[in-house]
Amino acid sequence: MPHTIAHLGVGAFHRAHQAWYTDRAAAMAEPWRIAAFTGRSVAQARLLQARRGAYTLITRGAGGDELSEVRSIRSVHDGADTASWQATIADPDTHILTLTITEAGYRDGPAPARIAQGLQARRAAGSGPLTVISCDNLADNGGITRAVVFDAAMAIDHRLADWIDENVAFLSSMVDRITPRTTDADIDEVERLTGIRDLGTVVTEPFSEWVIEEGFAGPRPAWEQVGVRTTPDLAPFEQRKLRILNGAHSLLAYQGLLRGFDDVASAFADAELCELVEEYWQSAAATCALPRAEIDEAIAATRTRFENPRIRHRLAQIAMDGAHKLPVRIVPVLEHALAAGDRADAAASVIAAWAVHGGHSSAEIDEVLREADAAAHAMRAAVDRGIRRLEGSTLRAPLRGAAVRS
Ligand SMILES: NC(=O)c1ccc[n+]([C@@H]2O[C@H](COP(=O)([O-])OP(=O)(O)OC[C@H]3O[C@@H](n4cnc5c(N)ncnc54)[C@H](O)[C@@H]3O)[C@@H](O)[C@H]2O)c1
Ligand SMILES: O=P(O)(O)OC[C@@H](O)[C@@H](O)[C@H](O)[C@H](O)CO
Repeated sequence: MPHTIAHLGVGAFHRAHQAWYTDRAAAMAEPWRIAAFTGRSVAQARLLQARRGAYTLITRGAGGDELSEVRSIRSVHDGADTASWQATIADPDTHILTLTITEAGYRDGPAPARIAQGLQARRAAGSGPLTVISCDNLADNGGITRAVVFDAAMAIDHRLADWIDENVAFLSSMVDRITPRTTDADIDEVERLTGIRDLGTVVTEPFSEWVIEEGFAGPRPAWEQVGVRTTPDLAPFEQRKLRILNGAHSLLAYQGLLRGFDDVASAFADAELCELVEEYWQSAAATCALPRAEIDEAIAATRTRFENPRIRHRLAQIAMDGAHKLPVRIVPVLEHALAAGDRADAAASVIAAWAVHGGHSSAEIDEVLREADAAAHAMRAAVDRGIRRLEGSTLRAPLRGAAVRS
Protein backbone atom coordinates (compact mmCIF):
# COMPACT_ATOMS: atom_id res chain seq x y z
CA MET A 1 0.00 0.00 0.00
CA PRO A 2 1.34 3.49 -0.78
CA HIS A 3 1.74 5.90 2.11
CA THR A 4 -1.34 7.97 2.84
CA ILE A 5 -1.99 11.66 3.52
CA ALA A 6 -5.36 12.31 5.14
CA HIS A 7 -6.81 15.70 4.28
CA LEU A 8 -9.61 17.56 6.03
CA GLY A 9 -11.49 20.29 4.08
CA VAL A 10 -11.30 19.24 0.44
CA GLY A 11 -12.19 22.55 -1.21
CA ALA A 12 -10.76 24.28 -4.27
CA PHE A 13 -7.51 25.33 -2.61
CA HIS A 14 -6.47 21.85 -1.49
CA ARG A 15 -6.94 20.63 -5.07
CA ALA A 16 -4.91 23.51 -6.55
CA HIS A 17 -2.10 23.29 -4.01
CA GLN A 18 -1.30 20.33 -1.72
CA ALA A 19 -2.91 17.69 -3.97
CA TRP A 20 -1.14 19.19 -7.02
CA TYR A 21 2.29 19.16 -5.30
CA THR A 22 1.68 15.56 -4.17
CA ASP A 23 0.66 14.54 -7.69
CA ARG A 24 3.83 16.05 -9.17
CA ALA A 25 6.03 14.53 -6.45
CA ALA A 26 4.59 11.10 -7.29
CA ALA A 27 6.19 11.36 -10.72
CA MET A 28 9.62 11.88 -9.08
CA ALA A 29 9.58 9.24 -6.36
CA GLU A 30 7.37 6.89 -4.41
CA PRO A 31 3.68 7.79 -4.92
CA TRP A 32 1.52 8.84 -1.99
CA ARG A 33 -2.27 8.71 -1.96
CA ILE A 34 -4.60 11.29 -0.44
CA ALA A 35 -7.71 10.25 1.47
CA ALA A 36 -9.75 13.46 1.41
CA PHE A 37 -12.58 14.42 3.79
CA THR A 38 -14.94 17.34 3.43
CA GLY A 39 -14.92 19.92 6.20
CA ARG A 40 -18.56 20.94 6.32
CA SER A 41 -20.34 20.34 3.05
CA VAL A 42 -20.72 16.88 1.59
CA ALA A 43 -21.31 18.44 -1.86
CA GLN A 44 -17.56 18.64 -2.55
CA ALA A 45 -17.23 14.88 -1.89
CA ARG A 46 -20.00 14.09 -4.36
CA LEU A 47 -18.38 16.23 -7.10
CA LEU A 48 -15.08 14.43 -6.74
CA GLN A 49 -16.50 10.94 -6.25
CA ALA A 50 -17.93 11.06 -9.79
CA ARG A 51 -14.37 10.65 -11.13
CA ARG A 52 -13.01 8.72 -8.13
CA GLY A 53 -11.02 11.73 -6.91
CA ALA A 54 -9.44 12.68 -10.27
CA TYR A 55 -10.08 16.22 -11.53
CA THR A 56 -8.93 18.82 -14.04
CA LEU A 57 -6.71 21.69 -12.94
CA ILE A 58 -6.82 24.79 -15.16
CA THR A 59 -3.67 26.85 -14.69
CA ARG A 60 -4.80 30.27 -15.88
CA GLY A 61 -1.98 32.60 -16.91
CA ALA A 62 -2.44 36.09 -18.31
CA GLY A 63 -1.73 34.62 -21.76
CA GLY A 64 -3.84 31.45 -21.71
CA ASP A 65 -4.94 28.26 -19.95
CA GLU A 66 -3.08 24.99 -19.41
CA LEU A 67 -5.11 21.92 -18.45
CA SER A 68 -3.78 18.99 -16.44
CA GLU A 69 -5.27 15.98 -14.71
CA VAL A 70 -4.52 15.55 -10.97
CA ARG A 71 -4.78 12.02 -9.60
CA SER A 72 -3.29 12.13 -6.10
CA ILE A 73 -6.71 12.08 -4.37
CA ARG A 74 -7.69 8.41 -4.30
CA SER A 75 -10.70 8.45 -2.01
CA VAL A 76 -13.17 11.13 -1.01
CA HIS A 77 -15.40 10.94 2.07
CA ASP A 78 -18.03 12.93 3.85
CA GLY A 79 -16.25 14.47 6.85
CA ALA A 80 -19.17 13.39 9.04
CA ASP A 81 -18.44 9.72 8.18
CA THR A 82 -16.81 9.05 11.53
CA ALA A 83 -16.01 5.39 10.82
CA SER A 84 -13.98 6.18 7.66
CA TRP A 85 -12.31 9.14 9.34
CA GLN A 86 -11.18 7.16 12.37
CA ALA A 87 -10.06 4.20 10.23
CA THR A 88 -7.98 6.52 8.01
CA ILE A 89 -6.29 8.35 10.88
CA ALA A 90 -5.70 5.05 12.72
CA ASP A 91 -4.15 3.40 9.65
CA PRO A 92 -0.38 2.83 10.13
CA ASP A 93 0.14 3.77 6.43
CA THR A 94 -1.21 7.28 7.18
CA HIS A 95 1.71 9.53 8.12
CA ILE A 96 0.41 13.04 7.47
CA LEU A 97 -2.82 14.96 8.03
CA THR A 98 -3.18 18.24 6.11
CA LEU A 99 -5.89 20.81 6.83
CA THR A 100 -7.71 23.53 4.88
CA ILE A 101 -10.65 24.22 7.14
CA THR A 102 -10.67 28.05 6.70
CA GLU A 103 -9.60 30.58 9.33
CA ALA A 104 -12.96 30.24 11.08
CA GLY A 105 -12.64 26.45 11.31
CA TYR A 106 -10.13 26.69 14.16
CA ARG A 107 -12.57 28.66 16.33
CA ASP A 108 -16.02 27.44 15.32
CA GLY A 109 -17.19 24.10 14.12
CA PRO A 110 -16.36 20.44 14.46
CA ALA A 111 -12.78 20.21 13.10
CA PRO A 112 -10.76 20.23 16.38
CA ALA A 113 -13.01 17.58 17.98
CA ARG A 114 -12.88 15.44 14.83
CA ILE A 115 -9.10 15.57 14.74
CA ALA A 116 -8.94 14.63 18.42
CA GLN A 117 -11.31 11.67 17.80
CA GLY A 118 -9.15 10.53 14.89
CA LEU A 119 -6.05 10.70 17.08
CA GLN A 120 -7.88 8.74 19.79
CA ALA A 121 -8.40 5.94 17.24
CA ARG A 122 -4.73 6.12 16.17
CA ARG A 123 -3.58 5.87 19.77
CA ALA A 124 -5.87 2.87 20.37
CA ALA A 125 -4.53 1.17 17.23
CA GLY A 126 -0.91 1.75 18.30
CA SER A 127 -0.11 3.23 14.89
CA GLY A 128 2.55 5.64 16.14
CA PRO A 129 3.43 9.25 15.32
CA LEU A 130 1.61 11.52 12.89
CA THR A 131 2.44 14.90 11.33
CA VAL A 132 -0.37 17.47 11.14
CA ILE A 133 0.16 20.41 8.74
CA SER A 134 -2.18 23.39 8.68
CA CYS A 135 -2.55 25.02 5.25
CA ASP A 136 -4.85 27.87 6.27
CA ASN A 137 -4.05 31.58 6.16
CA LEU A 138 -3.23 32.09 9.83
CA ALA A 139 -0.01 33.11 11.56
CA ASP A 140 1.44 30.21 13.62
CA ASN A 141 -1.21 27.93 12.12
CA GLY A 142 0.60 24.85 13.52
CA GLY A 143 0.63 26.29 17.06
CA ILE A 144 -3.06 27.21 16.76
CA THR A 145 -3.90 23.70 15.53
CA ARG A 146 -1.97 22.15 18.41
CA ALA A 147 -3.81 24.32 20.96
CA VAL A 148 -7.35 23.64 19.68
CA VAL A 149 -6.76 19.90 19.20
CA PHE A 150 -5.14 19.66 22.63
CA ASP A 151 -8.20 21.32 24.23
CA ALA A 152 -10.53 18.96 22.36
CA ALA A 153 -8.44 15.97 23.46
CA MET A 154 -8.49 17.11 27.11
CA ALA A 155 -12.29 17.08 26.92
CA ILE A 156 -12.09 13.39 25.91
CA ASP A 157 -9.30 12.07 28.17
CA HIS A 158 -6.18 13.75 29.56
CA ARG A 159 -4.16 10.64 28.65
CA LEU A 160 -5.06 11.26 25.00
CA ALA A 161 -3.74 14.81 25.35
CA ASP A 162 -0.47 13.42 26.82
CA TRP A 163 -0.19 10.94 23.93
CA ILE A 164 -0.72 13.75 21.41
CA ASP A 165 1.99 15.77 23.10
CA GLU A 166 4.47 12.93 22.63
CA ASN A 167 3.42 11.57 19.24
CA VAL A 168 1.99 14.31 17.03
CA ALA A 169 4.04 16.99 15.28
CA PHE A 170 1.93 20.07 14.50
CA LEU A 171 3.78 21.96 11.76
CA SER A 172 3.01 25.47 10.58
CA SER A 173 3.06 26.10 6.86
CA MET A 174 2.86 29.11 4.57
CA VAL A 175 0.70 28.45 1.54
CA ASP A 176 0.19 30.65 -1.49
CA ARG A 177 -1.74 30.16 -4.72
CA ILE A 178 -4.70 32.31 -5.72
CA THR A 179 -7.59 29.92 -6.32
CA PRO A 180 -10.97 31.48 -7.00
CA ARG A 181 -14.23 29.56 -6.85
CA THR A 182 -14.85 27.47 -10.00
CA THR A 183 -17.61 28.79 -12.29
CA ASP A 184 -19.94 27.00 -14.72
CA ALA A 185 -17.99 28.64 -17.56
CA ASP A 186 -14.81 26.87 -16.33
CA ILE A 187 -16.59 23.51 -16.33
CA ASP A 188 -17.97 24.20 -19.82
CA GLU A 189 -14.47 25.04 -21.05
CA VAL A 190 -13.08 21.73 -19.77
CA GLU A 191 -15.94 19.86 -21.44
CA ARG A 192 -15.30 21.67 -24.72
CA LEU A 193 -11.59 20.86 -24.64
CA THR A 194 -11.62 17.33 -23.20
CA GLY A 195 -15.13 16.00 -23.75
CA ILE A 196 -15.44 15.38 -20.00
CA ARG A 197 -17.96 17.30 -17.87
CA ASP A 198 -15.70 17.50 -14.83
CA LEU A 199 -17.54 19.00 -11.85
CA GLY A 200 -14.35 18.76 -9.76
CA THR A 201 -12.53 21.26 -12.03
CA VAL A 202 -10.38 23.86 -10.26
CA VAL A 203 -8.90 27.06 -11.69
CA THR A 204 -5.69 28.54 -10.33
CA GLU A 205 -2.86 30.93 -11.21
CA PRO A 206 0.61 29.83 -12.42
CA PHE A 207 2.33 31.07 -9.20
CA SER A 208 2.54 28.66 -6.28
CA GLU A 209 4.49 28.55 -3.02
CA TRP A 210 4.56 26.22 0.00
CA VAL A 211 7.00 26.58 2.90
CA ILE A 212 6.69 24.07 5.75
CA GLU A 213 8.23 24.17 9.20
CA GLU A 214 10.80 21.42 9.82
CA GLY A 215 10.08 18.63 12.33
CA PHE A 216 8.16 15.88 10.51
CA ALA A 217 7.27 12.97 12.81
CA GLY A 218 7.59 10.42 9.98
CA PRO A 219 8.01 10.06 6.20
CA ARG A 220 6.75 12.59 3.66
CA PRO A 221 6.35 12.78 -0.13
CA ALA A 222 9.26 14.08 -2.21
CA TRP A 223 7.73 17.54 -2.01
CA GLU A 224 11.14 19.27 -2.03
CA GLN A 225 11.71 17.92 -5.53
CA VAL A 226 8.73 19.90 -6.80
CA GLY A 227 9.51 23.25 -5.17
CA VAL A 228 8.26 22.91 -1.58
CA ARG A 229 10.71 24.39 0.95
CA THR A 230 11.22 23.52 4.62
CA THR A 231 12.57 25.89 7.24
CA PRO A 232 13.32 25.86 10.98
CA ASP A 233 11.68 29.29 11.32
CA LEU A 234 8.47 29.84 9.39
CA ALA A 235 7.40 33.13 11.01
CA PRO A 236 9.11 35.53 8.53
CA PHE A 237 7.57 33.68 5.56
CA GLU A 238 4.11 33.75 7.13
CA GLN A 239 4.45 37.46 7.87
CA ARG A 240 5.51 38.23 4.32
CA LYS A 241 2.63 36.29 2.76
CA LEU A 242 -0.18 37.25 5.14
CA ARG A 243 0.70 40.94 5.29
CA ILE A 244 1.76 41.59 1.69
CA LEU A 245 -0.66 39.39 -0.27
CA ASN A 246 -3.60 38.67 2.03
CA GLY A 247 -3.60 42.16 3.59
CA ALA A 248 -3.75 43.78 0.14
CA HIS A 249 -6.47 41.32 -0.88
CA SER A 250 -8.59 42.40 2.09
CA LEU A 251 -7.97 46.06 1.28
CA LEU A 252 -9.15 45.54 -2.30
CA ALA A 253 -12.10 43.43 -1.14
CA TYR A 254 -13.70 45.93 1.25
CA GLN A 255 -12.64 49.18 -0.42
CA GLY A 256 -13.38 47.65 -3.84
CA LEU A 257 -16.87 46.43 -2.93
CA LEU A 258 -17.72 49.88 -1.56
CA ARG A 259 -16.69 51.34 -4.92
CA GLY A 260 -18.82 48.86 -6.89
CA PHE A 261 -16.01 46.58 -8.14
CA ASP A 262 -16.51 42.85 -8.43
CA ASP A 263 -13.08 41.22 -8.72
CA VAL A 264 -9.45 41.79 -7.76
CA ALA A 265 -8.09 42.70 -11.21
CA SER A 266 -10.73 45.37 -11.88
CA ALA A 267 -10.39 46.88 -8.38
CA PHE A 268 -6.58 46.93 -8.69
CA ALA A 269 -6.88 48.69 -12.08
CA ASP A 270 -8.57 51.64 -10.33
CA ALA A 271 -5.91 54.35 -9.88
CA GLU A 272 -7.10 55.45 -6.43
CA LEU A 273 -7.33 51.92 -5.07
CA CYS A 274 -3.99 50.96 -6.56
CA GLU A 275 -2.40 53.96 -4.83
CA LEU A 276 -3.99 52.92 -1.51
CA VAL A 277 -2.62 49.38 -1.95
CA GLU A 278 0.87 50.78 -2.71
CA GLU A 279 0.70 52.92 0.45
CA TYR A 280 -0.48 49.88 2.45
CA TRP A 281 2.43 47.84 1.06
CA GLN A 282 4.92 50.41 2.38
CA SER A 283 3.42 50.05 5.89
CA ALA A 284 3.29 46.25 5.61
CA ALA A 285 6.87 45.98 4.30
CA ALA A 286 8.14 47.82 7.40
CA THR A 287 6.70 45.05 9.65
CA CYS A 288 8.35 42.14 7.82
CA ALA A 289 11.51 40.49 9.15
CA LEU A 290 12.85 39.22 5.80
CA PRO A 291 15.40 41.42 3.98
CA ARG A 292 13.77 44.41 2.29
CA ALA A 293 14.92 43.22 -1.16
CA GLU A 294 12.93 39.98 -0.70
CA ILE A 295 9.86 41.91 0.40
CA ASP A 296 10.12 44.24 -2.59
CA GLU A 297 10.38 41.19 -4.84
CA ALA A 298 7.22 39.76 -3.23
CA ILE A 299 5.41 43.07 -3.73
CA ALA A 300 6.43 43.17 -7.40
CA ALA A 301 5.26 39.59 -7.93
CA THR A 302 1.96 40.30 -6.14
CA ARG A 303 1.36 43.33 -8.38
CA THR A 304 1.68 41.11 -11.46
CA ARG A 305 -0.54 38.42 -9.92
CA PHE A 306 -3.29 40.92 -9.05
CA GLU A 307 -3.14 42.30 -12.58
CA ASN A 308 -3.85 38.90 -14.20
CA PRO A 309 -7.13 39.81 -15.92
CA ARG A 310 -8.02 36.18 -16.63
CA ILE A 311 -8.27 35.20 -12.93
CA ARG A 312 -11.71 36.36 -11.80
CA HIS A 313 -11.22 36.34 -8.05
CA ARG A 314 -14.42 37.74 -6.62
CA LEU A 315 -14.02 40.37 -3.93
CA ALA A 316 -17.08 38.94 -2.16
CA GLN A 317 -15.23 35.61 -1.66
CA ILE A 318 -12.20 37.35 -0.15
CA ALA A 319 -14.46 39.55 2.01
CA MET A 320 -16.02 36.59 3.84
CA ASP A 321 -15.15 36.03 7.52
CA GLY A 322 -13.38 39.38 7.91
CA ALA A 323 -13.57 39.24 11.70
CA HIS A 324 -11.27 36.20 11.57
CA LYS A 325 -9.01 37.46 8.78
CA LEU A 326 -8.33 41.10 9.73
CA PRO A 327 -6.61 40.37 13.08
CA VAL A 328 -4.11 38.21 11.17
CA ARG A 329 -3.61 40.31 8.04
CA ILE A 330 -4.10 43.95 9.00
CA VAL A 331 -3.99 44.57 12.76
CA PRO A 332 -0.22 43.88 13.10
CA VAL A 333 0.49 46.34 10.26
CA LEU A 334 -1.75 49.03 11.77
CA GLU A 335 -0.23 48.52 15.21
CA HIS A 336 3.32 48.74 13.90
CA ALA A 337 2.65 51.84 11.80
CA LEU A 338 1.15 53.70 14.76
CA ALA A 339 3.97 52.66 17.10
CA ALA A 340 6.57 53.83 14.57
CA GLY A 341 4.78 57.14 14.08
CA ASP A 342 4.28 56.28 10.38
CA ARG A 343 1.18 56.94 8.31
CA ALA A 344 -1.37 54.33 9.29
CA ASP A 345 -4.20 55.50 7.03
CA ALA A 346 -4.03 52.71 4.46
CA ALA A 347 -4.02 49.90 7.07
CA ALA A 348 -6.77 51.61 9.09
CA SER A 349 -8.80 52.06 5.89
CA VAL A 350 -9.12 48.28 5.51
CA ILE A 351 -10.79 47.85 8.90
CA ALA A 352 -12.89 50.98 8.29
CA ALA A 353 -14.10 49.63 4.95
CA TRP A 354 -14.84 46.20 6.48
CA ALA A 355 -16.90 47.91 9.20
CA VAL A 356 -18.80 50.14 6.77
CA HIS A 357 -19.35 47.42 4.19
CA GLY A 358 -20.67 44.94 6.77
CA GLY A 359 -22.43 47.51 8.99
CA HIS A 360 -20.38 46.25 11.96
CA SER A 361 -20.97 47.60 15.45
CA SER A 362 -18.54 49.46 17.64
CA ALA A 363 -18.08 46.32 19.77
CA GLU A 364 -17.30 44.22 16.68
CA ILE A 365 -14.63 46.72 15.62
CA ASP A 366 -13.08 46.56 19.10
CA GLU A 367 -13.13 42.75 18.93
CA VAL A 368 -11.06 42.82 15.71
CA LEU A 369 -8.52 45.15 17.37
CA ARG A 370 -8.51 43.15 20.61
CA GLU A 371 -5.51 40.94 19.87
CA ALA A 372 -3.12 43.85 19.45
CA ASP A 373 -0.68 44.28 22.34
CA ALA A 374 -0.94 47.99 22.69
CA ALA A 375 -2.26 51.23 21.26
CA ALA A 376 -5.85 49.97 21.12
CA HIS A 377 -7.12 53.50 21.59
CA ALA A 378 -4.92 54.94 18.84
CA MET A 379 -5.88 52.09 16.51
CA ARG A 380 -9.56 52.66 17.11
CA ALA A 381 -9.15 56.40 16.50
CA ALA A 382 -7.40 55.67 13.17
CA VAL A 383 -10.20 53.29 12.14
CA ASP A 384 -12.87 55.85 13.09
CA ARG A 385 -11.09 58.47 10.97
CA GLY A 386 -11.18 55.96 8.09
CA ILE A 387 -14.92 55.41 8.57
CA ARG A 388 -15.60 59.17 8.56
CA ARG A 389 -13.50 59.52 5.41
CA LEU A 390 -15.55 56.80 3.67
CA GLU A 391 -18.80 58.39 4.77
CA GLY A 392 -17.68 61.74 3.39
CA SER A 393 -16.63 60.33 0.02
CA THR A 394 -18.60 59.63 -3.13
CA LEU A 395 -18.60 55.88 -3.63
CA ARG A 396 -20.39 53.95 -6.33
CA ALA A 397 -21.93 51.27 -4.06
CA PRO A 398 -24.32 52.21 -1.24
CA LEU A 399 -22.73 52.52 2.22
CA ARG A 400 -24.24 50.40 4.96
CA GLY A 401 -22.62 52.29 7.83
CA ALA A 402 -20.74 51.26 10.93
CA ALA A 403 -20.81 52.54 14.47
CA VAL A 404 -18.12 55.18 15.01
CA ARG A 405 -17.20 55.69 18.66
CA SER A 406 -18.49 59.09 19.74
N1 LIG B 1 -8.53 29.88 -2.23
C1 LIG B 1 -7.32 30.40 -2.05
O1 LIG B 1 -6.84 31.20 -2.88
C2 LIG B 1 -6.49 30.02 -0.84
C3 LIG B 1 -5.12 30.28 -0.87
C4 LIG B 1 -4.35 30.03 0.28
C5 LIG B 1 -4.94 29.47 1.38
N2 LIG B 1 -6.26 29.19 1.36
C6 LIG B 1 -6.84 28.60 2.58
O2 LIG B 1 -7.72 27.55 2.25
C7 LIG B 1 -8.99 27.77 2.87
C8 LIG B 1 -10.07 27.16 1.99
O3 LIG B 1 -10.11 27.83 0.76
P1 LIG B 1 -10.86 27.20 -0.48
O4 LIG B 1 -10.63 28.11 -1.64
O5 LIG B 1 -10.50 25.77 -0.62
O6 LIG B 1 -12.37 27.31 -0.03
P2 LIG B 1 -13.57 26.31 -0.38
O7 LIG B 1 -14.80 27.04 -0.01
O8 LIG B 1 -13.43 25.75 -1.75
O9 LIG B 1 -13.34 25.10 0.64
C9 LIG B 1 -13.37 25.27 2.02
C10 LIG B 1 -13.30 23.92 2.72
O10 LIG B 1 -13.29 24.19 4.11
C11 LIG B 1 -14.39 23.51 4.73
N3 LIG B 1 -14.88 24.34 5.83
C12 LIG B 1 -15.49 25.54 5.74
N4 LIG B 1 -15.77 25.99 6.98
C13 LIG B 1 -15.32 25.06 7.85
C14 LIG B 1 -15.33 24.94 9.26
N5 LIG B 1 -15.86 25.89 10.03
N6 LIG B 1 -14.78 23.83 9.80
C15 LIG B 1 -14.24 22.87 9.02
N7 LIG B 1 -14.18 22.94 7.70
C16 LIG B 1 -14.73 24.00 7.10
C17 LIG B 1 -15.41 23.33 3.62
O11 LIG B 1 -16.30 22.27 3.90
C18 LIG B 1 -14.49 23.02 2.43
O12 LIG B 1 -14.10 21.67 2.44
C19 LIG B 1 -9.06 29.29 3.02
O13 LIG B 1 -9.95 29.67 4.03
C20 LIG B 1 -7.63 29.65 3.34
O14 LIG B 1 -7.37 29.56 4.71
C21 LIG B 1 -7.06 29.45 0.27
O1 LIG C 1 -8.81 32.10 1.10
P1 LIG C 1 -9.16 33.07 2.18
O2 LIG C 1 -10.62 33.04 2.40
O3 LIG C 1 -8.30 32.91 3.39
O4 LIG C 1 -8.83 34.53 1.67
C1 LIG C 1 -9.06 34.97 0.36
C2 LIG C 1 -7.76 35.37 -0.30
O5 LIG C 1 -7.17 36.50 0.30
C3 LIG C 1 -6.78 34.21 -0.25
O6 LIG C 1 -7.43 33.00 -0.46
C4 LIG C 1 -5.69 34.29 -1.26
O7 LIG C 1 -6.21 34.06 -2.54
C5 LIG C 1 -4.64 33.26 -0.98
O8 LIG C 1 -4.21 33.32 0.32
C6 LIG C 1 -3.53 33.30 -1.98
O9 LIG C 1 -2.57 32.40 -1.60
